[in-house]
Amino acid sequence: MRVAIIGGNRIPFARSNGPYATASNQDMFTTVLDGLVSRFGLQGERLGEVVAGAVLKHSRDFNLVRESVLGSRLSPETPAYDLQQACGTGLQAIIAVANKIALGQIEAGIAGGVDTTSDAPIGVNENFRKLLLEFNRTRKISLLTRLRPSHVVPHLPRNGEPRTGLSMGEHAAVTAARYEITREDQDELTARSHRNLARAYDEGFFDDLVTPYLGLTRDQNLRPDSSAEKLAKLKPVFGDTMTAGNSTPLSDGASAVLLATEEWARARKLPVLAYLTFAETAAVDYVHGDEGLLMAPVHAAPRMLDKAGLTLQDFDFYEVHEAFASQVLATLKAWEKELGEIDRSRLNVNGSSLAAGHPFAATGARIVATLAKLLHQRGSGRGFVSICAAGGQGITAILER
Ligand SMILES: CC(=O)CC(=O)SCCNC(=O)CCNC(=O)[C@H](O)C(C)(C)COP(=O)(O)OP(=O)(O)OC[C@H]1O[C@@H](n2cnc3c(N)ncnc32)[C@H](O)[C@@H]1OP(=O)(O)O
Repeated sequence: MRVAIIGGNRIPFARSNGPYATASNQDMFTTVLDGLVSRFGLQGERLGEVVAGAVLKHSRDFNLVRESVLGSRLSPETPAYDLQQACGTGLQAIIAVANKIALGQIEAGIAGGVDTTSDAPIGVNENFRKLLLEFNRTRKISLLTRLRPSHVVPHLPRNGEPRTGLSMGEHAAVTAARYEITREDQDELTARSHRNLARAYDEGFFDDLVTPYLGLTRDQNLRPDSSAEKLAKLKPVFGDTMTAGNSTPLSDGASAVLLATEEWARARKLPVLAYLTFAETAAVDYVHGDEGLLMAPVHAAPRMLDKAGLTLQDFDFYEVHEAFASQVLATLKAWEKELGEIDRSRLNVNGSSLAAGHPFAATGARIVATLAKLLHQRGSGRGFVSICAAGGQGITAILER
């Protein structure tokens, strides 16, 4: 069964502690689900499944996606589950729904992701938590005498790798140095991302992909005037070359795509933008080896291309998630060494995460919806997707039209 991408919907991405500071993951994901309901006439529709996730999640949100479905205008009989693979979450959710469609297990489903760095879960201090659990078990009032001032120190989520203690940015800086990625190239890639995203908004490309939310109509991080010269003035924050400009900002947002069989789409007179045809996930041993944390797409791509019988040059569009400009450039360098040069003018033609922002789990559906629409506009062709993820993981996929 071919897996058709019918369309996508997202809210503009906001910077951390900006206009979405008081919105929860559930608020935002319910909003994008209802956006799809409005756009594709899904009021009361029982879909086969909704799969999505969030990287940062409160413990009360154990069933975040199902709760979002219950809050939406989809049929309450639509099953849903949470899935999480760091920044690969959105794309992995799309693959999960696509696989069920391909196997004939469901006819249609929604996949996506949501994240808020503003409304991040803050855990209680570990010793305090253990004390509370012991109290819960034993009900001994005397345990309260063990309370210490240090117990009020909260446990904050950290944008870092537990096995190395390094942040994503620090890891990317090691890779940037190893691959000799220059500051100029990073700033040029970043400026291009802002230019492309601004042009796409001006041309109305996102009119049916982005629903205004809480006062935002465009991604808040977007700076059309963000030239390479201006970016060159920023001071490094990770290593010698990575700045707040050529790194993604901490962000809030949500996105989702509707996938279905062609028959399901035809019966409802819905368009098919493109088809999801191949996907591959890889992981690198960044703990013991010297491969960079965010370099797993270097392995996923050749494996996927082998299975598809394609070369890296056989694509009209390349959508490579821009966690950091340096990571995109290092990945391209590694691919091009093994798989040959690509036409870089086909890369992220309508901007990517450096300009749009990167609410971790929401990036996958933003990319897939953008690429599917690009292929639809072109009328034919093939698109390549690559997303790096924390934990040394990476996911690639192919969309065709
Ligand atoms: C998680 C996975 O699984 C895989 C992945 O994707 S890894 C990627 C995960 N993402 C991250 O790690 C996010 C990393 N980013 C950060 O931690 C933070 O955004 C950061 C440390 C890089 C910067 O934080 P910050 O200091 O608060 O940035 P911010 O105050 O916005 O910007 C600093 C300055 O740069 C300027 N600036 C930022 N972007 C700019 C741009 N595009 N053009 C011009 N100037 C810019 C700002 O105006 C600001 O200037 P002033 O100091 O004069 O006000």
